[in-house]
Amino acid sequence: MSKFKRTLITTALPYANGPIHIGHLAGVYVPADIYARYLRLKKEDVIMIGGSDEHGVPITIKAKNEGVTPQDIVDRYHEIIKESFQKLGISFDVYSRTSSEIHHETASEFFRKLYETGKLIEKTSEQYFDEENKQFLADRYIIGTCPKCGFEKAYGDQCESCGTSLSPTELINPTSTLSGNQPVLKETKHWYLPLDQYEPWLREWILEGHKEWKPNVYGQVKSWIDGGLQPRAVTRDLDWGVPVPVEGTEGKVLYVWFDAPIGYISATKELTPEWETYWKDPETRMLHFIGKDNIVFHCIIFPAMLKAEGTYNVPENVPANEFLNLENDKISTSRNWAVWLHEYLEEFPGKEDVLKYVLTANAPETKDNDFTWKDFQARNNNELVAVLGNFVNRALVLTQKYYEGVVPAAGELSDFDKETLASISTIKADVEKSLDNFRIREALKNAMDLARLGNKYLADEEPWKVIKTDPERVKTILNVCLQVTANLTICLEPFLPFSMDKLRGFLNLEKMDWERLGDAALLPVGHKVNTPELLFEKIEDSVIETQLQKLENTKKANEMATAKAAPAKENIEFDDFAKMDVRAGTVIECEKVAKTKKLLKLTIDTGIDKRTVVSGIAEYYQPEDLIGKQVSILVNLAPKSLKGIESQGMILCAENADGTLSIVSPDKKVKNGSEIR
Ligand SMILES: Nc1ncnc2c1ncn2[C@@H]1O[C@H](COP(=O)(O)OP(=O)(O)OP(=O)(O)O)[C@@H](O)[C@H]1O
Ligand SMILES: [Zn+2]
Repeated sequence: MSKFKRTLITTALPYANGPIHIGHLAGVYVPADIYARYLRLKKEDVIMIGGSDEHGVPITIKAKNEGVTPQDIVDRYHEIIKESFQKLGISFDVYSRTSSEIHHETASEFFRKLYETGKLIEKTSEQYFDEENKQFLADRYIIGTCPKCGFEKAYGDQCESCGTSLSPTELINPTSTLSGNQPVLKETKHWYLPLDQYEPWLREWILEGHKEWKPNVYGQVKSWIDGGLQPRAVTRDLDWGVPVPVEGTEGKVLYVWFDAPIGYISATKELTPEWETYWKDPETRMLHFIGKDNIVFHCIIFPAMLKAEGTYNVPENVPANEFLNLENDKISTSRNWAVWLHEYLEEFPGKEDVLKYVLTANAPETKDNDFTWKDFQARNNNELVAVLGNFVNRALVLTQKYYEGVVPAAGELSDFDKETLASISTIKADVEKSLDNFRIREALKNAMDLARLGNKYLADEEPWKVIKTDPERVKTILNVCLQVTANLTICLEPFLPFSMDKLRGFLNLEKMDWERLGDAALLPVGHKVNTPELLFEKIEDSVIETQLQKLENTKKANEMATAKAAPAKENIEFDDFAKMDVRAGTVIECEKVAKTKKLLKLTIDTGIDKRTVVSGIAEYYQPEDLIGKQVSILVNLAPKSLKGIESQGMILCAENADGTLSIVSPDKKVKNGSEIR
């Protein structure tokens, strides 16, 4: 790493059509933040770049559905995203957006350079066109059957089922998502980046030159290259995006995946006048933090663009992660199957670090992984509270109790004392090795080993017992504990910045550089520490139950949204129908049937008589709300005994897909006994 003087960290630009969820965090922003904080603590020159990706078809579709402008959509989500990142403490040096002027200029200039130096191919081809909407159908404006896997709702740019990247003309049975019509083919001109020409260079640069990249990244790149690269269109017939900066191209914009990564450059420009040093000096190391679905764009397409431009660096590493799932199901913005960051921040105030901790401890680094609320609770209670919190709390409380908060002098150190203090440096080396290899999850485990070490030391030494027999020895024990505690504030700083800030407050200690980690005398004898508060709090079962219930509700809502009506039954004659005697009647009495959850006992004035009906609607109606209500009742249904009550008829209800019931009432009040047919 010594050949580099500085590091440029980019983080995938989140798409501004929804808020941030835990998948985004675990895949990209939490690991990038930890790594950036670590380098800063090492006093390295590092910047971390972020911003919202605000172009592309999903945004225009969402805007159309809501009857607002695309700008309204991106303004809304950019604010939510930016604010939630800031509250979680994701330490971007700049968080920009691709609808900004500086980005439009930068992206246009980049395209123009490729265009003017002959790096793009101009090609007229037939593309699908929606005649009703007078629009070419790029990307998500068109769906059809995937030629690779047969999934029926593949988009014009990608099949979300098998992940294959597609062009609209490859789809089988293409349909316009605007009108639902079959589109027609029409000629249009576009510019293509001839990726095939970059194949030998990509092979050499990545397959030969970067065997150290994570196996999931290397493997995906290899299979793309081995599959053969094709020229890729970098423009689209759309009106939302960066206009193509060439005369006579009205109605065309840059493809969102062409302009989005240039957003990293624009954001750097926004941050510093020295942006070119970060992008072009060979002594800068560029790292792209992304999730697995972005690998092809960051390892093949964007590097080919940078190479074509000619003056930029290409990434030194792309530590992409696999995907995080939620409670055994794929996280999805459209299905609302997610833990949303802005909601978490409101529901778990002061627990920013807990979320980061759990997402890191369980990060999908080498394979997809699952977030569960039970695991969240267990890691908080068993690790943060029981190990880290418990250790520092006992060390500080005992120091208050025995020495009024003044750091005692250590006497002669035992072998165990020396070993314990020496382990700090070993742990430091472990954390460094893991972080330097982007094994962030292992690095957190290494760092937590220091808290485990302290906890074990305290449990073995038992100063609360020794104080009765050898009070001098207790001074040494607590000095060692306090030195370990002080070292924790450095070791865990990249992972748990808010908590370490708090801990430094308890210790009355300034923030220290990474270099100091391992020093067994961070706290001088005589230094005064403060009375501690709890560093972490236990999370109760009821809190977890609430979250699980929320997900359960989402599941129900989704089932409702996707439920299809049952197919029609066989035809019947009117005479068959006429056998049913349905009347309008009014509820005059109503009560719950004792010892049942679902049953209500109703007395109904049917116009013919007053009769008793037992109905399974207790979960959906309160007895008092039904009195006086007019209902439809099947009066000639054979009586039946339910829980010892004879039910004389049936109240008609509509049943929702999720099983909830809704009473069918006459639209206007009618005379009781009126026939319903
Ligand atoms: N479940 C996940 N696990 C890990 N990384 C993810 C996950 N979902 C998204 N990411 C990553 O987060 C970054 C930003 O995501 P982006 O805004 O492109 O959303 P997306 O992939 O369309 O997700 P969604 O469809 O859930 O909104 C990308 O690098 C993406 O790979
Ligand atoms: Zn497919």
